[in-house]
Amino acid sequence: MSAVARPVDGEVGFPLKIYDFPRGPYPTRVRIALAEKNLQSRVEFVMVDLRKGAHKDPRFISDKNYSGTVPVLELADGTCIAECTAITEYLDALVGGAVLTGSTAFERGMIHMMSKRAELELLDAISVYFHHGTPGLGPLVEQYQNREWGLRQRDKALRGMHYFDDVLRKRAYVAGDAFSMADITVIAGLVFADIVDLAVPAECTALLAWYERMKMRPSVNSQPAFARR
Ligand SMILES: N[C@@H](CCC(=O)N[C@@H](CS(=O)(=O)O)C(=O)NCC(=O)O)C(=O)O
Repeated sequence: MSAVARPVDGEVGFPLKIYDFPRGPYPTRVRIALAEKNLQSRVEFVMVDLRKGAHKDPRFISDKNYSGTVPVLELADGTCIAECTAITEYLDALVGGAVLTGSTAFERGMIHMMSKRAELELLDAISVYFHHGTPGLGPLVEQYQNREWGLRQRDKALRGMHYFDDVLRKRAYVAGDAFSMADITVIAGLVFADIVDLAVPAECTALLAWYERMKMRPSVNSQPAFARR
C-alpha cells in the first residue's frame, strides 16, 4: 500500500483537477509525471475536446489558460497552472517519492535544459507540423495554416531525433543516469511522431532502444496514448 501523498506544509494541496485530452502528447507528459509521483488517483481529469475547439472557448481562455492549450492543473483554491514543465515542477515539489526535476543544482540545470531542448527540437516541432503540415484538429480549430512552415518543422524534428539518438548513445537517460522530466518530454515527442506517422529513422537505434525501455515503465504504458486504438 503506497503512502498517501500529502502536500508539504503551506501548499494549497488537494483536490487537484487536470483539464486534459487523454491521448494528447502534452497531456501525456503530465499524466506520466502524476503516475511517477503516485498521484493519479488524487486527480480529477476534466476532458477538454480539442476536436470541437473547446480549448479556444473564450471562457476556457479567460478562466483556465490564456494560451488556450491543455493540460492545465487547477488547485483546490482555483489557481490554474498551465505549461507541462511548470505543472511537472509543481507536482515534483508537492509530494515526495520519485524525483523528476532534479535534486542538485547540476541535475536541475541539466534536466531543465534537456527537457526544453526536447520541446524545441522535437515535440514542439512535431506539433507545428501537425497543425500546419497536416489537417491537424480540422478547419474549425486550424484558422491559419502554412504548409511550408509545417514541413520545415517536420524536418527539424527528424534532425532532433538524430540528436537525441546521439545523446542516448552516451547515456542511459536523456539528462543523465536517471529517469527525469527530460525523458518524459522526449517520450511525448515520439507519441506525437506516431500520431503524425513520422517514423523514427531506422538508424536511430539508441533512441529506438531507449523508447522500448521507456515503454516498459508502468507510468508510461498505462497511459491512454499507448492503449490500442
Ligand atoms: N507549451 C504547452 C503546449 C501545450 C499544447 O500544445 N497542448 C496541446 C494538447 S495535445 O495536442 O498534446 O493533445 C493543445 O492544447 N493543442 C491544441 C491547439 O494547439 O490548438 C505546454 O507545455 O503545456
